[in-house]
Amino acid sequence: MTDTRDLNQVRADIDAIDQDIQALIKRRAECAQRVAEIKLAEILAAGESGEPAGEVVYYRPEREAQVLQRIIDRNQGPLAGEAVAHIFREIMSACLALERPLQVAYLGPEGTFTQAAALKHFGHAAICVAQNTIDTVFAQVASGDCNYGVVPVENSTEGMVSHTLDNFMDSPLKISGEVEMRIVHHLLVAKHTPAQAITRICAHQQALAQCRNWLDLHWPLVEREAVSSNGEAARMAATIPGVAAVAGDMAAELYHLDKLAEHIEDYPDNTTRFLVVGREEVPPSGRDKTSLIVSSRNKPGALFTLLDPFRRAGVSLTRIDTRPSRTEKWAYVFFIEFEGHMQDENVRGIVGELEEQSILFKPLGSYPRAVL
Ligand SMILES: O=C(O)C(=O)C[C@]1(C(=O)O)C=C[C@@H](O)C=C1
Repeated sequence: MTDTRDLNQVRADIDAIDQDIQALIKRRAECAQRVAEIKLAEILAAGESGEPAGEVVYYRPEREAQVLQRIIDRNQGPLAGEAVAHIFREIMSACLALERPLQVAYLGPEGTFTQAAALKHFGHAAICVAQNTIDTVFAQVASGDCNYGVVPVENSTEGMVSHTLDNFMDSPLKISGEVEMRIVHHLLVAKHTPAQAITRICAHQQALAQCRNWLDLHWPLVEREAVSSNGEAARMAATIPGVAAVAGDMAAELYHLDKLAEHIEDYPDNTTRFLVVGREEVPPSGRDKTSLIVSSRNKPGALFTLLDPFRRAGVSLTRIDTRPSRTEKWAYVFFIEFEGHMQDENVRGIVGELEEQSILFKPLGSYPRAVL
C-alpha cells in the first residue's frame, strides 16, 4: 500500500516510472521520424524524374485532433483529461519538430493572447513569429515564409474581428483549425509600483471594453488610452512611470509586471476564438467545422433561401456574419460556419445548392473543431 511506504520508496517508484515514460517517448519520436520518411517517399514517388509532386505536409491537424480527443475520452483520472491532453500536445509538438519545425505567424507583439493561442494550438516546439498586422499574418503564410498563421476572429463580449473576415475575401488561404482561449485580464504595473502612482491605464481597445465596468468602478478618474495591443500596453507599463496595463498572464511574465488586480474582465466566460490559416486543405477528423463566404442578389428572402438547405439537411450553423460587400455588384456577403466537413455527403448537397443560388461562393475550408 502506498501510504505505508516511506517517501524514498515512492520517489523510487516515480523514478522508475519516469524512466519507462522516457523510453516510450523515445519510441514515439522514432515513429514520428519514420512517418516523416514515409511522407517524403510518397511525395517523391508521386512526382516525376526525382522531383517531388508538391510540398510534403508534415503537420496533420486532423490526426492531431483525433489523438488529443482519444486521450481525453479514455482518461480515467486522477489528472483531468485536458491536463493529460496538454502533455500530449507538447509531445506531439516535439515529435513534429523532429519531422520539420513549423514556422507560425501570429498577430503580435509578444505577450498577446494570439501568441498564447498559437502556443496552445501548436505546442512550444513551433517557432512563433510575431507580425504587426492581421494582413501580414496572411501575407507571410501565402508567400510560404511561414507554414501557418493565427489570427483572432471573434470575442464573446465584443463580437467579430471584422478585419480577419475581410482578409478572407481575397486570400487563397484555407482555415486549418480553430483555437478557443479564455481571456483573463489583470491590471499590471512595473514591480513595486503603488496604486496611487497610476496616472494612465493602457490596453487594446477590446481589452478596455471587456473590463469597462470594473475600470469604471475602481478607476473612474484615471485616463484610459487605447494602444495597438495588450502586449504593447504591458511594454509601456514596464518602461513608462505611471502607466498600468490591462493584459494577460503572458504579458505579465514577459515584462516582469506585478498584478495589482486579477481577473478584472466584466464577464467571467470572456472567450476569444482564433483561426489557424494555412495553404492546405485538411481531411476529415470526424468532428469538423466548415466555413465559407456566400453572397446572394439583393432580393427579398435572399438570406432565407441561402440558409434553407442547412435546415433541410439538419446541419447546425455555428455562426453567421454579414459584411458590407466591397463591390457594387454584391448586396450582402455572409460568412457562414457550420458543423461537418466538405467531404460529408450531406454537406456536399448543401454546398451544391449554395453554389447554384449565390453570385459569390468561396469555401474557406473544413477543419477539426477545437479539442483543447
Ligand atoms: O501521424 C502523422 O502524420 C505524424 O506526423 C505524427 C504526429 C504525432 O506525433 O502523432 C506528428 C505530427 C502530425 O501533425 C501528426 C501526428
